[in-house]
Amino acid sequence: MRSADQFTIANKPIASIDLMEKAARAFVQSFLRDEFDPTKSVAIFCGKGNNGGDGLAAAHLLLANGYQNIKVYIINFSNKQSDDFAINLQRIDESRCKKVFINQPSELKSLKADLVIDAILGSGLNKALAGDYEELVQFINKQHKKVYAVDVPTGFFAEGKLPEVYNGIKAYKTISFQRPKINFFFPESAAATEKFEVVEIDLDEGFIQKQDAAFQLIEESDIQNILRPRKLFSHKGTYGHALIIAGNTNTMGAALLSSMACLHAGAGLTTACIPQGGLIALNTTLPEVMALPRDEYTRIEDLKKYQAIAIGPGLGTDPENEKLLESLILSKQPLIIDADALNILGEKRDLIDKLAPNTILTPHIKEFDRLFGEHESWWDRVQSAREQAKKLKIIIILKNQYTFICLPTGKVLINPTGNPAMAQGGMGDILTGIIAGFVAQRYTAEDAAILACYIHGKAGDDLAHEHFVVTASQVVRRISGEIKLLIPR
Ligand SMILES: NC(=O)C1=CN([C@@H]2O[C@H](COP(=O)(O)OP(=O)(O)OC[C@H]3O[C@@H](n4cnc5c(N)ncnc54)[C@H](O)[C@@H]3O)[C@@H](O)[C@H]2O)[C@@H](O)CC1
Repeated sequence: MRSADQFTIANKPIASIDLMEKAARAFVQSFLRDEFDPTKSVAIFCGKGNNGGDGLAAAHLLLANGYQNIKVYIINFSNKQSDDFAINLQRIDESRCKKVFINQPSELKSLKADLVIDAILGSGLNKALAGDYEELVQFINKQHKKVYAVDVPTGFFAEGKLPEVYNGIKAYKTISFQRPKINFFFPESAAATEKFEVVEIDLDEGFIQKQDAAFQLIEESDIQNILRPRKLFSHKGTYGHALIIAGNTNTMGAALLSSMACLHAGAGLTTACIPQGGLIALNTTLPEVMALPRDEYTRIEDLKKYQAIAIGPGLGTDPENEKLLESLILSKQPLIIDADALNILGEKRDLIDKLAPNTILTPHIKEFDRLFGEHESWWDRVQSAREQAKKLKIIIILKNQYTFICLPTGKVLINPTGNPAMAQGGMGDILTGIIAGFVAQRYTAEDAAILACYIHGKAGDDLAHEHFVVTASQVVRRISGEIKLLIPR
């Protein structure tokens, strides 16, 4: 993003000071949508780089919007200042805005403002906070004010490994420019900001798109480009046959949910390979699904008749299931591997190297670490998922609030849909079923993974508007409607 700033300044007819003005305008618009109350007092903390320049420009704009009680604190811990900061400082000097220079943190005794804007350090952070900066930030945090951060909370690294203990500004909301910072998608960012919003500042989009960015956020238009409508004269064979190997005595629900999700995602035929004991449940709840009783099998005949094979939800890790998984992997068919099948793989790691290209693994954090070793941070975990996906030519769907889809090309797609109301058992089972449903319909493994993650989360998001908790069964019933809404007309 920093290079996009520079490219825009160099190639678009826009001076850097004007780009800063745009950034401040975009920040203030978003701030006012949340906090339009000119009677509130606002303290704006500005460093002397461009982040601080944004803060000064924002002060101006808030005054213009009728805010009477704005006070700017200029953090004067260093002699260095950016040119655009200096220009905006002069504008503040010429205005009626109150300002005070803070030469040492101890000069701040109290903070009376209703709201705080943090523009001390932004994406220019190049080392962890220490000394005066750390002390200042601790002072601000201790005031327990509602803090809006400009672009990045002070002390938060926009990318790269995050320290175990965060010592930067704890923002209520971060208003970030043009593209979200990658580290906002990791759980560690919860210590730095409760939420974030991305605002456009008209950076050169062509340049940003051309960057070979390792990370890319999935957008609704991507989904619309991938989804295909059902064809005239098509029949169940057109949409493929999925085999879901799942369920055990106490976990038959996982098999039912997964199979149901596969049906609703549009597979032409779905067969559930479950223990005999689950047949009545299957036949009564899902009459559309065929059964392949599993008790006596350690291998499955005629695998070629299935366009998608998923294994794992509620499977159990007994030796027969180990043998079954091994025989499937050795058959060289690409699989969708989830839950207990991942746990088996974690125990029999030699099988990992034998996975067929385009196999899809869907681990959550613990399953991932069991497979590929403990990781200290999410940054490290995602880097290692990237490397493994590339090395093994497989797709790793690393599940979390934001799910990371790691592709064999080394690219990582970030799924933006999904929410905490969905944090309940069964959600992973249905994700696996949806993936199988799309693979059966002959979407590539990559496209199936993207569609499934997005649609699964979107269904949950729509339900969460009206529900405190969203169950897996509710999400399943919404999948087909969600696809219909997304499919190009
Ligand atoms: N023209 C541009 O480049 C644009 C930049 N924008 C703003 O500019 C920000 C980046 O500005 P800058 O590159 O000036 O960087 P910052 O304003 O984030 O920080 C600048 C200074 O902080 C120092 N610093 C870094 N880490 C430190 C630490 N731990 N302790 C003490 N000092 C430290 C640096 O040496 C540098 O002097 C963005 O976050 C955004 O707010 C926006 O105005 C959009 C346009």
